[in-house]
Amino acid sequence: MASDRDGYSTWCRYGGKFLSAAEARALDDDLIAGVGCEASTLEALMRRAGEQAASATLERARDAETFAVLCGPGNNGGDGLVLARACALRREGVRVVVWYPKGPGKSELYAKLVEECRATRNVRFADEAEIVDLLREASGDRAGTSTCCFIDALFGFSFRGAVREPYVNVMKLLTALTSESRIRDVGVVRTVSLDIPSGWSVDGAPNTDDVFIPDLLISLTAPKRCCATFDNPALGEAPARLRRMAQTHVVAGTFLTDELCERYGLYAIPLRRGSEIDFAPLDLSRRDES
Ligand SMILES: NC(=O)C1=CN([C@@H]2O[C@H](COP(=O)(O)OP(=O)(O)OC[C@H]3O[C@@H](n4cnc5c(N)ncnc54)[C@H](OP(=O)(O)O)[C@@H]3O)[C@@H](O)[C@H]2O)[C@H](O)CC1
Repeated sequence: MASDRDGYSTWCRYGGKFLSAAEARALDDDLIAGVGCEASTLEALMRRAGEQAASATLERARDAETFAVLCGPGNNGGDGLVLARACALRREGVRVVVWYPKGPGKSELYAKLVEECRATRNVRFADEAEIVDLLREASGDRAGTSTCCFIDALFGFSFRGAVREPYVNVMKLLTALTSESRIRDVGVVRTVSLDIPSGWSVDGAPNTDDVFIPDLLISLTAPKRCCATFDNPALGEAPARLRRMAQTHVVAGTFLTDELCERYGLYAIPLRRGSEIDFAPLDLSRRDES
């Protein structure tokens, strides 16, 4: 078995390449500066990321009547706001509930996306108590009437350390919803993470005893290093819910050019600028014969 410079085996389908937080940030900078591609604004990137993640969510969570979109303070939260509006506009009769406990801060772009959500029929803003009720309904601790899919747009590649307030309680309930005892059939999607499952150390391996593992992970542009867990022999056999997430994983975001793929070693990513599809399945647990 060959080993790449990070110590992970290189015989998974992905060629062993997962972006570190620093590489993901550098790639975003290149996309904005126009290095190896035509320059884009952050707003254009975020809108594309959110819209394309919405395509994957709507396709995979077909039975959801409610989408509860949990938005953090950074650009991952911005992606979530774009997704929230896209889900409301694209699926007839759906209810979209958005929680963004820290507000837009100083970001004009974030504030603009909040206003767009506010002006969209079927999108409502919720407080923590309402999100907690939805999470309790989903876990069966409380009677409920609507099938809810939770979108984790709390933290992306700039997450550090342990989850802090005001996200602690919601993260705890979200984690409980995806515990090993509640493992769902592969076709059932009740939890979705944008780019990185929140709470995971971006460059490390998740502590699988007490970690949120979504039913569907939508990596934006390319999977990040924390996803290499499935291909890290040192960690031993991954638990069932982690293997399930590896199988249902998709990549979204048509950002890459051949030049950028070359620069970052992302040869196996099936999406390029101009691709007609918004997202593609990428089974992170599958191993090629070599
Ligand atoms: N090309 C692409 O793939 C695109 C990806 N995009 C998305 O952008 C995110 C990265 O966005 P960034 O703003 O850099 O970071 P985050 O969304 O992760 O947010 C960071 C803020 O989160 C807070 N934070 C960090 N750690 C913690 C913690 N332990 N507990 C609580 N809060 C935490 C912190 O905010 P403060 O207000 O507390 O300072 C951070 O500032 C990427 O993952 C993609 O989703 C873009 O949309 C463009 C295209």
